[in-house]
Amino acid sequence: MTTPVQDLRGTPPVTDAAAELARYSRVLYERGWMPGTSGNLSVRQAGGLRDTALITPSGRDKGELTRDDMVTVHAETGEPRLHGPLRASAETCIHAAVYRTTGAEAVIHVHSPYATVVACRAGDPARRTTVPLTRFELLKGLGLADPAATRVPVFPNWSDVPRIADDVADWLRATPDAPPGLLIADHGITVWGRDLARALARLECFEAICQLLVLGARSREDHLP
Ligand SMILES: CSCCC(=O)C(=O)COP(=O)(O)O
Ligand SMILES: [Zn+2]
Repeated sequence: MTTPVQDLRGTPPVTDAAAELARYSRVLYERGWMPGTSGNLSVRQAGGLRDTALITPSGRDKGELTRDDMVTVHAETGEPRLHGPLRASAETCIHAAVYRTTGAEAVIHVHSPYATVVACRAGDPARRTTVPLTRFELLKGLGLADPAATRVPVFPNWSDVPRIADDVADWLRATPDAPPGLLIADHGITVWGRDLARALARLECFEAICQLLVLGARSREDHLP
């Protein structure tokens, strides 16, 4: 399904999943949320390809990707499915952890500024923490069962990325009412949804909530663990 985003209004509809991934990647890069070569996006494929996902390649400028740069992996293990010249994102295993434990169809990971500040302030290098969120109207944009309150997890940024993925999978299995997003300490934010448009809308809400936190909309005791 075509899922236009604000920056793409007026452009022709995109129905090609790989091309759509490239467009979202460019939009997020242009917002400054994927500086350098940071960030990665994936989308689960439809129909007979449902066990696979397309994901952005590792170490590439995310503002310059084309549909041909996307890498095919097994959605729930992250194993490569088609072997081409490009390597899948180094964080593919985190996307796979989300796909196998939630109903997500698209996952976005970025280093957006406000979410990253909160991930730095609220994270701990050695244990998972959580950021309690209450009262913000923007919580209604996250698709929560109870939009009055939630807790966003902040995972340690282990250098062994599969260890982060294991932590994420454990949390999501144990927390059925978990919000559709997580922070990685000193690193960034990962958000998911039933398509790229929904994942992006949720990411925008998370980023705006983190901006409110950073600007002091809540006392420190109110939002930090
Ligand atoms: C210079 S960014 C370091 C890696 C990272 O955090 C990231 O989001 C990008 O990794 P990828 O392998 O997907 O390019
Ligand atoms: Zn990252």
